[in-house]
Amino acid sequence: MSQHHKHNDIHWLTGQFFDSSNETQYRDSIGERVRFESRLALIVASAVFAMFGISDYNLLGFTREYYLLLTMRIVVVSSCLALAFIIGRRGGYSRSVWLHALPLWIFAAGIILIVPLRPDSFSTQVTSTVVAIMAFYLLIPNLLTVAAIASVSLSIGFLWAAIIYVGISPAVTLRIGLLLVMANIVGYCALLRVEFLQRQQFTLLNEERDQNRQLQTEIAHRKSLEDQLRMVAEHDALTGVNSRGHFMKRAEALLQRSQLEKPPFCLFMIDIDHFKDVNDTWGHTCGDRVLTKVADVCRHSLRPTDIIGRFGGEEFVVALPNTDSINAQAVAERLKENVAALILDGEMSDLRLSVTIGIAVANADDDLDALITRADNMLYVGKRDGRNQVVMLS
Ligand SMILES: Nc1nc2c(ncn2[C@@H]2O[C@H](COP(=O)(O)OP(=O)(O)OP(=O)(O)O)[C@@H](O)[C@H]2O)c(=O)[nH]1
Repeated sequence: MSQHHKHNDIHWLTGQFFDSSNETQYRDSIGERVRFESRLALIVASAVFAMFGISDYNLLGFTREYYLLLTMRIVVVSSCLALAFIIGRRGGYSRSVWLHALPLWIFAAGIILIVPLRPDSFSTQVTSTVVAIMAFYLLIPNLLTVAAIASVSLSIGFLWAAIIYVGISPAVTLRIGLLLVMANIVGYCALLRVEFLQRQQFTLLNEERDQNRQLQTEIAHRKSLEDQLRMVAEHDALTGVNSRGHFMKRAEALLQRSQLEKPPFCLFMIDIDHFKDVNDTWGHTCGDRVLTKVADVCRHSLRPTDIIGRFGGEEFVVALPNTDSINAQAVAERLKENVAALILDGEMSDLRLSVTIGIAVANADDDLDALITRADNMLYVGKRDGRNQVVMLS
């Protein structure tokens, strides 16, 4: 918790994050906006600064001071426009703070230089300086520290130039000094508030993103758990064929469709003969291997549309949609032969397996239980008559 607060804490004086990586991340996130706003602000400020050249002419005419002022304005405006161009290419102030600080210093130097060249219009210059200070804080996007240093330097430089070149009295110096201090305080507090609010917004947005990411991970995890649970519930763990419950659900749906659309439908009950002997001779692990092999043979002997389920023990059940009695008999015989041809490896290599299969053909009004009972009865007949055979009610 305290770690979390440290990461997102904002310095009360600079309005920046304590954590430098967080601060860089924040500056990167606003890079695009800063790039656009800086460019716009510098172009507008340069235009305004250039336009004051008209009032220079009105006041001074074509004098030496006018040409000096004009040269200074051209230097300030062209360098700020060049910087606006470079900022447009190089982006926000996450890496090159100096690039954004430079225009403020150029403007500050220009404003201070006007004082000795136009001492007659000093009262207008005081107003311009206050406006420039507010613009440094609020209109030209920059870091609070940079804006504050440039604004305070402009205030001191301006006051110093006024004392030296305009010769203002101590009382006027105090008045103008207080005015500049007030402008700095108002600008500083306003920008500090903006910096705080923007960083708090950034923190909230990040927290929301983190929560969303966690939620996505949790959803994916739950979905995978759900898939695993469904897999376990729907499949027999040993053989991988459908579990009894899932088989019943799927076979029920197939039977109902076949009764509606009238295609034939058959059902097999398959039982491995003398399976108890396998367990008794080689043990349960070998018995399990046999069950898995027989399930594989069933799978490979049937069509993909047929459904196989493990009904319990060594008994399998198969639903065969779109299959009439003649085809069902042929499929069952083939399956029985495939099991008989099965050769197991290792110690069971001499074992020859056989299965008995009972077939039931669905009538129009059969339900699944009735069909299973009939197939089971046929299986019982097959077992009774010597096993290793396919039996269907003739
Ligand atoms: N290895 C193993 N054996 C099982 C499993 N489920 C049931 N069995 C065994 O399967 C055997 C079934 O024996 P019986 O019902 O007498 O049938 P059988 O020996 O195949 O004789 P018939 O069906 O009459 O040919 C029992 O020994 C059960 O313990 C299982 O998952 N794994």
